[in-house]
Amino acid sequence: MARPKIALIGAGQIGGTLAHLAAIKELGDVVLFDIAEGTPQGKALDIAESGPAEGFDATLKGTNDYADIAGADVCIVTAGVPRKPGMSRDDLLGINLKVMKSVGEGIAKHAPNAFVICITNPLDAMVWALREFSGLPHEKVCGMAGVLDSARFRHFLSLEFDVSMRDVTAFVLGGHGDTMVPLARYSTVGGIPLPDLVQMGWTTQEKLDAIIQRTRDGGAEIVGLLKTGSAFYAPATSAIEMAEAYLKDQKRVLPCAAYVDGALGLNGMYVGVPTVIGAGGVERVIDIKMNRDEQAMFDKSVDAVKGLVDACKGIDQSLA
Ligand SMILES: NC(=O)c1ccc[n+]([C@@H]2O[C@H](COP(=O)([O-])OP(=O)(O)OC[C@H]3O[C@@H](n4cnc5c(N)ncnc54)[C@H](O)[C@@H]3O)[C@@H](O)[C@H]2O)c1
Ligand SMILES: O=C(O)C[C@H](O)C(=O)O
Repeated sequence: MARPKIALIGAGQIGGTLAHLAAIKELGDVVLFDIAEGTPQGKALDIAESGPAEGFDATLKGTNDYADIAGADVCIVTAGVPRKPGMSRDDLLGINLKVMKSVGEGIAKHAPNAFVICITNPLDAMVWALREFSGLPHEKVCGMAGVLDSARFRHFLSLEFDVSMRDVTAFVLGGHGDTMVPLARYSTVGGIPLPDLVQMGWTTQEKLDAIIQRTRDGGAEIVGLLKTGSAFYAPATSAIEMAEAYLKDQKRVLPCAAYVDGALGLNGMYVGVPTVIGAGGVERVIDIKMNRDEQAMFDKSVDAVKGLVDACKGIDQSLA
């Protein structure tokens, strides 16, 4: 049976890391696409040359021609611009919206059956725009952010509790911005919800609040340290987890920016929610119940995403 084909649209920091991970994990043959001439070709060759030592079976091709993504099973989109210190993700909206238009058209023409994972920021508005421009089914287009934000939360919690990250679960929902919603009640250590761990005296509410804020600021913390761009190792790993769930029909329960129409009181919009990802794409949006405080935070985040979508419609009349 032929290997799956994975198209990576954008061959920058995340795109290159995605290609390396996809090859090492033997998820399929990789095509790296970018408008920058030489970059995708150079990265594809460099990673392919790591194959003999690593021992993977996968081909890697770099290209500037959308025709080379033809028939891709998965497309992961990182094309666009990252932020620099002092910028918010939302500042990228105007420039990256134009990129989503060309990428959406390229995918629609050459890989209309792919499962598409958008990473480009501001994430929730960009995945919405990418879906509009591509016209693909909603369940086949989603955005990566919740897996990353939850991974950051899990990492910080594992440091606080001095336990393995594998035994920490977390859910961060809402938009991938300053209003994101880390849900303490749905996050656990060894199956014990975080509020119970505070009651047990294993940590304090103040420490938990600080971890939640550090999670919200997780992207900016890395941007501040790197100075020239944003995080790429953890974002790439998070998207690969989603791609693998689709390719292997794993039915993973993962938070992602999915199209929600009916669940969580939402009518037809993209935002971070718990989902099930399998061979059907986003097979299910989990309609979790939130308490009053959680709902208020989620509503605020939803409003922020709606504002960004409205801004997209203002910039590109074809989206209105
Ligand atoms: N969703 C998340 O959780 C998350 C996490 C990290 C970064 N991001 C976002 O991902 C995006 C990419 O980050 P990066 O660090 O890889 O950036 P990068 O600058 O290293 O790479 C972006 C690549 O996109 C290419 N590109 C630009 N316009 C293009 C077009 N029209 N078609 C094809 N390629 C094009 C550039 O040539 C560049 O190689 C940014 O918008 C960043 O904010 C999102
Ligand atoms: O913070 C950024 O600009 C990149 C990304 O959204 C992240 O959370 O790392």
